Amino acid sequence: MLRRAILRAPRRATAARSSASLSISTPTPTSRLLSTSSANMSSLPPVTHPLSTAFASDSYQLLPEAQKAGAAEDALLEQQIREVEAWWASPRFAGIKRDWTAADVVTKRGSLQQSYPSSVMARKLFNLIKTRQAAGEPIHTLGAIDPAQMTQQAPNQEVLYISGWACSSLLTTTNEVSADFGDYPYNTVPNQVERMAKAQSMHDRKQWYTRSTLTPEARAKAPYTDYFRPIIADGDTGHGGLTAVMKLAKLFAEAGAAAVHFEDQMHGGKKCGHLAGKVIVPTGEHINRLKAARFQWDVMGTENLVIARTDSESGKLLSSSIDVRDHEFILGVADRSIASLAETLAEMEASGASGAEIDAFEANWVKTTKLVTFDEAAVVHFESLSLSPDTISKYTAAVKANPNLGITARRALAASLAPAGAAPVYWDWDIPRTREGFYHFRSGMAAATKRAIAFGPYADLLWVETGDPNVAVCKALGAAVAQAHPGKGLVYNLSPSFNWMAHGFSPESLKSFIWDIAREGFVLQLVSLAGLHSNATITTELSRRFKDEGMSAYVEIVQKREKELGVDVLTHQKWSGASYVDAVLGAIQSGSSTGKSMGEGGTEGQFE
Ligand SMILES: C[C@](O)(C(=O)O)[C@H](CC(=O)O)C(=O)O
Ligand SMILES: [Mg+2]
Repeated sequence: MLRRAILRAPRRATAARSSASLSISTPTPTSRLLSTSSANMSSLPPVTHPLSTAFASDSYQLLPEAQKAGAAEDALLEQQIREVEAWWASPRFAGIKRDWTAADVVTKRGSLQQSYPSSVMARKLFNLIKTRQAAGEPIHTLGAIDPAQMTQQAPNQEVLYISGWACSSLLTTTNEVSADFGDYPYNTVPNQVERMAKAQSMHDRKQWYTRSTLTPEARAKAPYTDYFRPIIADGDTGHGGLTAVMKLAKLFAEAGAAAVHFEDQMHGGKKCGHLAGKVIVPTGEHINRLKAARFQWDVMGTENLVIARTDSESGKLLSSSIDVRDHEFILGVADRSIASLAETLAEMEASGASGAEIDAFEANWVKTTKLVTFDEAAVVHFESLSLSPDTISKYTAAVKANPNLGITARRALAASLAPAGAAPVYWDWDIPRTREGFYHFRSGMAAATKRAIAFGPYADLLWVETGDPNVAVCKALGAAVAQAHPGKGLVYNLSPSFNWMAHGFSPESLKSFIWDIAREGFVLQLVSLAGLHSNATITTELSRRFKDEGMSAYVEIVQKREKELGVDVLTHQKWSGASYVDAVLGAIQSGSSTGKSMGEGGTEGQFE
């Protein structure tokens, strides 16, 4: 039961009031935060906090001591339930399925209602997505690995992508860096998000202050950068069971992520989407992860976006056969003479075979053994019984009409079409199971499209991890998703894992790729590892030439180009906020101008 209800005013109101005294002609901090581009700051609908009624007052409101329990408490609970129901009925959640009630959420909230900036950013992202979807245009961005990249992208890219791969290889919370197996501590990506969100805030404060020092005329002409670009972050597999997913989702919302993507790989078997050997989890298991993230954000009262990613286009192993939705894609053997792979390997080990011999046997077994779906086995079986094409098509039509028929039902259907007394279909999905117990899975766009559609009701956006960049594949996926879930946006990974020089693009089709697939519904597109690659490339160039050409290489490759391009990091002290800090200190203590970091004596004056 509620012990005490605390209703709090949003801090934003105070910020807006105090900033008004600067009489700056740019919008208020709140409207800036919510704007989706610097060019068009006022065209989008304002954000109302979902719990705005609870935040309506300027002061903390406590239930009177005498009314802690009883009617007042019940009334508060009822009021919050009604607010949450109205919130869920808002356009923000159109097309989103929840398998729980408002009471399930409200009773888990506790008495302190908080607001989170990431939810405001989520609303900003949502508005941006809706605007772009309506125009069939993309939001396209480049993964950033640090605050320098964040600030340079902010004027041009409308959202910021934080890659798990990049965190895994560059900055984990244990400082162990290695391949993208999702094996880093689960606060790794949230920490990077927090670092970026704090950097966004710092650079925004710096800009706000700098603009306040200008005359109104100069201010009106000075370019404005929206640093508060919604952050989209990599939640990998959710890093564990459902409680881990919830804690991860909470960390992300607290750290500042507007949207998080969760993929249907198995925690512990996870690999970068473009590596081999991926193990996916049953459809329902991943849906539960998506639900866990949403439930967590419901409890927090936030609107962060759930992005559901499937790796089933290329994931060839499945952790469990429990979900009937996966049955049509599970592979088995239809030849009675084939012995269990796992048992054979165990026998080899017991009889002293070396690891290399076992590996070689296993690799050869998987390569040479014919693995088929139950349906494929059934059709071959029907043909061996000389059943008529009409009878066979009765089977294929029935499973097409009900793709979620479980294997037991498929066996019964096959038996019902065969002549009485005929042998049943021989098909065994256990024979090829791996030593870890995984099932073999017919990966591909059929499975991936089905999973995307199954995840649809629980996700704000859908992401199918593909093996190559292909407009026709995107078109087919976009059409299938649009039919099942009209208006559901798609995400595309414009991954540097693809060799973009090897897919037959003409200069024109390469240039238009992003816009071509945006028309098919891919509203959010990201070059996941752009930050990593651009960093490596410029560093290689500089490092090689610097070795022999010394400072002329530095000036040619970096300093001159910074000046030509107007890179604000050229004067890195100012970029880092030194003048802003001076101004803050100046407000606290007077008469110490000689202590100012940007006063006389610094080297940055050389750039004036
Ligand atoms: C997007 C991704 O999840 C990431 O962590 O950046 C990776 C990277 C990539 O290969 O593009 C992935 O696709 O798994
Ligand atoms: Mg990743």
